Amino acid sequence: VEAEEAPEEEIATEVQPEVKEKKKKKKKKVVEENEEGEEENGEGTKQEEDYQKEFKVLGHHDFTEVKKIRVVSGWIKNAREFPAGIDSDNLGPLAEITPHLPKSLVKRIEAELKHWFPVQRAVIPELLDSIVNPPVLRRRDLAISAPTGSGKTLCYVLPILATISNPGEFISTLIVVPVQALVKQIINEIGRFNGIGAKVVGLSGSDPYDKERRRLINAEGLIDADIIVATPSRFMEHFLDPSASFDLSRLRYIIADEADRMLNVRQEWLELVEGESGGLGGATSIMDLATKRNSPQKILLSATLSRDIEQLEKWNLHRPRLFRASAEKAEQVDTSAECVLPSGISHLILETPLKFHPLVLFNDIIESECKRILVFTNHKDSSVRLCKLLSILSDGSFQVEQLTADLFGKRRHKVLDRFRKGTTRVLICSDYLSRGVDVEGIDCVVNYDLPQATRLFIHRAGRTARAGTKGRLVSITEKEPKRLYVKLLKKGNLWNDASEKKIEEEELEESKEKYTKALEKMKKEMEEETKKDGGKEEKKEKENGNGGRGGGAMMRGGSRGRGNGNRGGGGRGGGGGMGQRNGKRNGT
Ligand SMILES: Nc1ncnc2c1ncn2[C@@H]1O[C@H](COP(=O)(O)OP(=O)(O)OP(=O)(O)O)[C@@H](O)[C@H]1O
Repeated sequence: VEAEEAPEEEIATEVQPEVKEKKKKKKKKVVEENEEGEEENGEGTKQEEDYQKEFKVLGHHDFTEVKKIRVVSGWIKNAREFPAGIDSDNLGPLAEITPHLPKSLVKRIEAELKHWFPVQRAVIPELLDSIVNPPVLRRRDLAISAPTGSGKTLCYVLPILATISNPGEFISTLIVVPVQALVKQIINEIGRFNGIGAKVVGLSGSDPYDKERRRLINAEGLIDADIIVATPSRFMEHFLDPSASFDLSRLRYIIADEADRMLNVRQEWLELVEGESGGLGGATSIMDLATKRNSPQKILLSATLSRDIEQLEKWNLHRPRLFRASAEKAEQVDTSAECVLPSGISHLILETPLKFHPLVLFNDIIESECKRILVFTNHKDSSVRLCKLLSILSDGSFQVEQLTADLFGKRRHKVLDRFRKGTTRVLICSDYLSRGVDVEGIDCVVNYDLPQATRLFIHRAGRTARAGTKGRLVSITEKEPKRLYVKLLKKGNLWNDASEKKIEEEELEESKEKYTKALEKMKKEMEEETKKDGGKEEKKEKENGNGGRGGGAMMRGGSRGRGNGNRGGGGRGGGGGMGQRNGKRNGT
């Protein structure tokens, strides 16, 4: 689970100035390997620029300047494009597709939807066509790159359900996603349209292994599921369990939602699944293509799939077809790298001294009319402290909670459910929630810590303004990181007419006293909690009869004490929240 939920590896210092120092030392490597790292440093040295431009042609002695040519694969160049926006001009009537779907499905669709979104109008007919007119040769794999909240999930959910005529016969589909929260969400989305009683089983670790096993295996001891929705590592655990074997010989679809998030995850699961389902190995003749015609079709999706699209080769795609949302304002951008933000997002960049970030978050965002606010931080420690501080400042007038990857199993779902229902108004979270999570009514997303990668910026922002609605995005920053942030957004065509506002210390004078008191209260509460935790640990150690208990408790107390020391060391009253945040970053 850790591997699946570790932060994305991409350009970890894109907007983090304090890590820049370290990065500078590796500058040469960065310039060679990482285009965005180069951008972070502002400019490369003359020598490095020359190094990039000049090549030695075989047979020649001197370096010559050669123009770089970017070679774009045919399938990327020939992408099928559709409008990125969701507005009345590009919605499609249901009758455009429903005549090609089974009646039980049409009933549900008519009850749930009014129109088709652009990505659905482009992709669903293609998939249905390959059901109605099965190709003589093996089906093409698909890659779908469309903005967050544009309705990509239904692009595969509906065709999957359309292919299941006799539920309970065989495993028809494996859907793989990077995080637990998405497993439950996709199962719910399938449930809205599942009028045929297909059995859907989730394997994600949110329930104990045995419980998942009982759902997966029937009374005869055989794996019994039409659709499996899983995280890769949990799927592997079940797959390799010898107590019952998976028959994937009739697997129709392998879906990888948020596929670009899973490039770093070990891909053994894919090899195993393809091996078991007859989809592995390249076709070298027409005969091969004909005999492999029943191999599962792979469908990869993400809002950021078209960044580093060549990376998709790792997925072993067969004659892939790319579906891509087209941006309106893409003139200056390399179209093969372009990703599009939903047009309903209005982005405000707030610049203020670091120590006042929590106060500005409270005064300018939380005290506004926003109903459901999702706040992203980069460290679980700052999530915990910020949650406490905002709860104190709110004085019980609304609920604030925090959700990071170290909350396990059901507790995660419960926190998220309270946010969905509106019981919790402000949810502070890590990037665990930045991808794919669909919560209706989030009207404001806050980058309390700036995202560590452009890709993350896109996914975080996309938790609002979903399905053609409007939403606010607020990024809180300081002067220097802001300069870089703005530059990166403009370069990536992600500026979206953002506005900027500066808040000076004097403007916060009125609320300073309340803020200082809240910080003191938070510090006290945290110290008390530390003491309590220390006591509990010691008691537990005693109960366990652990000989080394004294040392253990000391160690733990010690490490916690260090944490508090850092917070205090952050300076003044305000050190409680922000000192640690700053200190942590500097120490990173
Ligand atoms: N045709 C439609 N009409 C109305 N609502 C729709 C339609 N299609 C999808 N939706 C809703 O839009 C929301 C966003 O859809 P979905 O979660 O599939 O987006 P996505 O493109 O997968 O986003 P992300 O990239 O963030 O995962 C969901 O609540 C979904 O139920």
